[in-house]
Amino acid sequence: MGMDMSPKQIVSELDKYIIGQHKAKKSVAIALRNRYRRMQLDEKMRDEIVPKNILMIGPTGVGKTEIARRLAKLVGAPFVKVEATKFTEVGYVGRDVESMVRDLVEMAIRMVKEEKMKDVQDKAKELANQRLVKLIVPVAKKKQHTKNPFEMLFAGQQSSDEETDETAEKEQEIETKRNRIAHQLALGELEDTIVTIEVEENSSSMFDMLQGSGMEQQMGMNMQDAFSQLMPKKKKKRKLPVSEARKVLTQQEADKLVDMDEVIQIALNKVEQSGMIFIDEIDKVAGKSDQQANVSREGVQRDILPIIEGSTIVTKYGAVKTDHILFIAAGAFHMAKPSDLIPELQGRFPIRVELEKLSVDDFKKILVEPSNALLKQYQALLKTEGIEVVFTDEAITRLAEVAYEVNQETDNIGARRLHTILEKLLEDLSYEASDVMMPTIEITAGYVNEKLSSIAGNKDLSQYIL
Ligand SMILES: Nc1ncnc2c1ncn2[C@@H]1O[C@H](COP(=O)(O)OP(=O)(O)OP(=O)(O)O)[C@@H](O)[C@H]1O
Repeated sequence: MGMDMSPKQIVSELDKYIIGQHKAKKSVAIALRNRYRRMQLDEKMRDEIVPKNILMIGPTGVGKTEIARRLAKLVGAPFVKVEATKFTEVGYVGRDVESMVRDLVEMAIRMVKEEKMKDVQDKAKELANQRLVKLIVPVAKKKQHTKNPFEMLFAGQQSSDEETDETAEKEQEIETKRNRIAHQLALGELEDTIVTIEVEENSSSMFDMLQGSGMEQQMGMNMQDAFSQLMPKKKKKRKLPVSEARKVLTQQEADKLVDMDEVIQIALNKVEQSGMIFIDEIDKVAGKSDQQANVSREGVQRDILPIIEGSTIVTKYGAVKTDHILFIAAGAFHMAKPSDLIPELQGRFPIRVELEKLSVDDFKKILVEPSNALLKQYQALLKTEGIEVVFTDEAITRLAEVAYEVNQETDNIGARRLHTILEKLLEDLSYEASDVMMPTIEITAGYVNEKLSSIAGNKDLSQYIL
């Protein structure tokens, strides 16, 4: 799995998670393949080729984000989602659109670091175990016997020899103890032994207070980082059982083993070569600039444009060129049309795909087919209580129908409706699950009707509950 997947392979991978929307899947697969093709070219040619960005048009909750996110995951590309409307908000001084690139860098660093941490996991665990041994059998405190020059003069050869013998003996003793403990640790015999370790405390409460006050954006920087640099990390002693302490120590050791400079270099490169930014609600910043509000919307488009055209963004980790980041913009375009976007922006999104509205049949499939299908999730959750939940085919049809109807009658929130409906359907069961003695529970169409029909049939009610 990786960047070298063929478009067909990509589509078939996406099929595992997303129902229908074949055209959209195909477009993103081609866009991705083109980036791979571009990477095979020599540098001169490579820089000539402008990546084509995608505009996804379709109502809410039909899989736009999901397709993009899955695609990124499939090839291990860093991915972030932003709402274009966020940049029109009051208080968003200076409309810091560049923050989307900085967020992408943060995301990439987290990804690469996680990978590297995994690589050093075995080594880190070994070191953690060594530290545990030392915590359980500490070195006996030596009498602080520092010799002053006088003592040095008068101290006989013999006594000093004795001293060495004595410490050597002690050392030997400790060594033996430690070997025994190491052995026991390896056998898992000391998991409940309590040890005291030092952990770093996050001093972020102050930061939390300031966040959201708008100050962050105004200062155009990441306050959390600024703070953590200003304030020394507090160290705190904690008593933990070996099983827990090992996790903390392994993490600490892994942290030390990972070369952050290398991580940053790889991450920056990943962002430039394979980063993806999903800009949602792009239609909400489209519109002709004949009204006051539209001025700021067009402003946002103008702010975003250079990033999409390719510019260099300064981040605290270094400069990032955005030329080859893949942008996927999305919107319902109920009111505005893509042609209401400023022409320069339209030109940067030449690939247009429409996503289809989801039918009752799609809903049925979404409930059961994807690898992480909703019904599978609920079944797995209730299984932890020892309950096997079975949905009859009619029940699934009924669920899909109810979701569809409620979408028609109230807001159409697409497949998200399935989440709210299922939650309501299984509310009582979830509540009682831990006390229920039945090993198998069958959810029938009748059960669905009983739990949902009265609500679904009542528009006022369903607006609030479903
Ligand atoms: N075609 C689909 N197949 C499987 N699941 C879907 C599909 N469409 C939507 N979903 C599920 O519905 C939820 C919302 O979908 P998604 O986030 O992709 O919406 P969206 O189209 O991007 O809408 P918005 O622009 O409002 O975010 C997700 O949990 C997703 O898994």
